[in-house]
Amino acid sequence: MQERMRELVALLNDYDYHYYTLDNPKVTDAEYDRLYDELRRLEAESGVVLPDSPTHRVGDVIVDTFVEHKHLSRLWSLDKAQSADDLREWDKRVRKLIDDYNTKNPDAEPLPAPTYMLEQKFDGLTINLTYDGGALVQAATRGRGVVGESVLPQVKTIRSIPLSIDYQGLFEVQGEVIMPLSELSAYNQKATETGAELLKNARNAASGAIRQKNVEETAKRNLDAYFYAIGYSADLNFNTHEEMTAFLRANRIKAGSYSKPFADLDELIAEIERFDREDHPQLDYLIDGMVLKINDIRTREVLGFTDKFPRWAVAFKFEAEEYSTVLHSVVWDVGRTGKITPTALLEPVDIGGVTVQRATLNNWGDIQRKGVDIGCRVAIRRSNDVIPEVLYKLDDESLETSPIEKPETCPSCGHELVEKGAHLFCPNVTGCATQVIERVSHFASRGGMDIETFSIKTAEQLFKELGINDPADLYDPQKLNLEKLLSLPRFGQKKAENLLNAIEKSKNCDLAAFLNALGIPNTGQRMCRDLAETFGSLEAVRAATFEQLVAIPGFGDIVAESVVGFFATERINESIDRMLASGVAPHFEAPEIAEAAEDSVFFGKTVVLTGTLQTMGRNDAKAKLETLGAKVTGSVSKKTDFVIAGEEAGSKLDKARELGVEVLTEEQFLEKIK
Ligand SMILES: NC(=O)c1ccc[n+]([C@@H]2O[C@H](COP(=O)([O-])OP(=O)(O)OC[C@H]3O[C@@H](n4cnc5c(N)ncnc54)[C@H](O)[C@@H]3O)[C@@H](O)[C@H]2O)c1
Ligand SMILES: [Zn+2]
Repeated sequence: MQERMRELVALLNDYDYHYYTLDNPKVTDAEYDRLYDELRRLEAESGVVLPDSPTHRVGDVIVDTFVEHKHLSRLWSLDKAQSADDLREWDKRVRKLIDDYNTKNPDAEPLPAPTYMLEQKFDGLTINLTYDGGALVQAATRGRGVVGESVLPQVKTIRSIPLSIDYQGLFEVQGEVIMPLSELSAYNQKATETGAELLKNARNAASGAIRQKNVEETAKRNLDAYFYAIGYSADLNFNTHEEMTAFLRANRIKAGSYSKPFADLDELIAEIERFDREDHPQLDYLIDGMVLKINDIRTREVLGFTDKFPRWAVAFKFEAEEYSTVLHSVVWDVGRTGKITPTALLEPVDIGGVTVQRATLNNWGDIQRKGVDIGCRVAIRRSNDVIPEVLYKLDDESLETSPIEKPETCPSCGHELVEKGAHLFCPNVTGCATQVIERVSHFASRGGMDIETFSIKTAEQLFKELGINDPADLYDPQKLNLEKLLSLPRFGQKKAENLLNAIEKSKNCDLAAFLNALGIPNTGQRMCRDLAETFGSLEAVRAATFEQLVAIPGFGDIVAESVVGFFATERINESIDRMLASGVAPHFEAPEIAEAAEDSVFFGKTVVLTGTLQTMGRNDAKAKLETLGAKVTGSVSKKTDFVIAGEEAGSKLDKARELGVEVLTEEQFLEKIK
């Protein structure tokens, strides 16, 4: 047992070094926590704690390139609970400590039954700010709790942290620096284009950014921070955590927006489950769980601390988001646009009860950027509905690896591949079986031309037996007719007639559906609807310029280029012209515009609805605006003319204010449509 303990201590200390000092974890948190729990169990069973065990100290290591800062008051870690039962155990212990105190001190004012404040557990880098004389005078990392690294210039790049506040006394406030997930993906998007190194995840990105010697680099990451505790203070006195939070807010220090009191543990547990299910997926920052802490400060003082964490608070950890496993091999597929995509085959790993053995690697460029190899250990992300993604490579020297070979030929047709940016393509557009079958069946699918009874099997049969390799062939009586269909296996009179009728019926189609059926790269159903609504006819869409396209809300450079490029392709134009000649007639019905709509302030304007309207549903409001000639879109941008904000309007309203877009209340909106 001692041997295993020594092994675990050595492993965990090494992992700590990679995680805290190098910001480059060797294993995922889930794996770290598993080994850590094993060590704790062994220590409890044997009663022995090795001198360098990580279980009795707070984790971070000081990097010597920074100046040390001694915290005025120590920073702590948090006790952890993995399940509702763990929380119930913890609650029992707390109540017992309170009861014991009350029994032993009959003359003192009894401690109240605990009320727990429930907060989000931000997953970033712990930071301790010092304010004195109304100014921010110091900012330091947690270190091992007593001494941290001074990172004031780096922290000053965080815009939400006030440099001066009203309160003049000396105090320290603890919080967590995070990198917003939207900033992380924007950063990585840019890094992809410039070939710079990718940030692994938001936690490492925040931690790495604060420990940048070059402050300009820190500023580029657009960090943010949330604060939840006052450590040292010269003369502040609070009776409750709520009072403390109110003080922070009054001084414009950003406390998390979520903080709720619970006297009943079962209600609290139900709320944690609800939050994880409903609110957690919407957040723009990482949290790895929730924290509950006793609201009453006097109770906290009585309960005190172990050598690692307070007895009056506990972290409930959510199921991990990242898991690690070994990458065995890579398989390549070709899609309907000819793009070649890699999928990693993995050592099977259990993720929340589901065995995962495949994960996407996106494209050839992604493989190179992430530096993954055959046989290496990788982190993958749990996801509920889509196939998980390989996130990054974990350093594990014990594994034997070999490079992933770049494919030279198409996995479907064997044609030589071409490389464009991060992607590999099969250029054999009309001869590559998988490509053609995927393209034709997408064309016929529900979201496209909606040709009844047409399936991927049909597309396969038509390609292989009749050489149908383009959607236009479906409407060409030379290529597809009753006689030809009847010659195919499994095609009777009835089935053949049904298919031909369905194809005939599809000729009279909606413009948006037709555009979607064509499969313009980088667009989907919603954008095709926007195209139809903006241009009103197929001819106009085909003639659209880059400038006209980027002017559409939600359309960026990439999409605009894709659309222009698509309609400049000879093969596409030939195909569309053939379809039109065979009688395919995409049409667009504009919403009817009311008489005198031109006098409305909304005529020709782009409007976004957000929040709850009291007098009418969102759909009614949209319909009303459309009859007045407005275009109603889903996201706020520079191109938005008005945002109509109902009750509990959220991020769209913030965005509108940020961009200086005119915001109307419901009342003002009603006034203008009278
Ligand atoms: N992958 C690796 O190699 C590796 C290595 C070391 C540690 N780790 C991870 O780090 C964890 C250990 O770190 P730790 O001891 O700092 O614990 P922790 O980070 O899980 O929890 C303690 C910290 O939570 C922070 N916190 C966030 N929101 C808070 C709130 N609302 N109220 C109070 N505190 C809040 C505090 O800063 C506090 O210091 C491990 O469980 C593991 O998951 C991973
Ligand atoms: Zn091919």
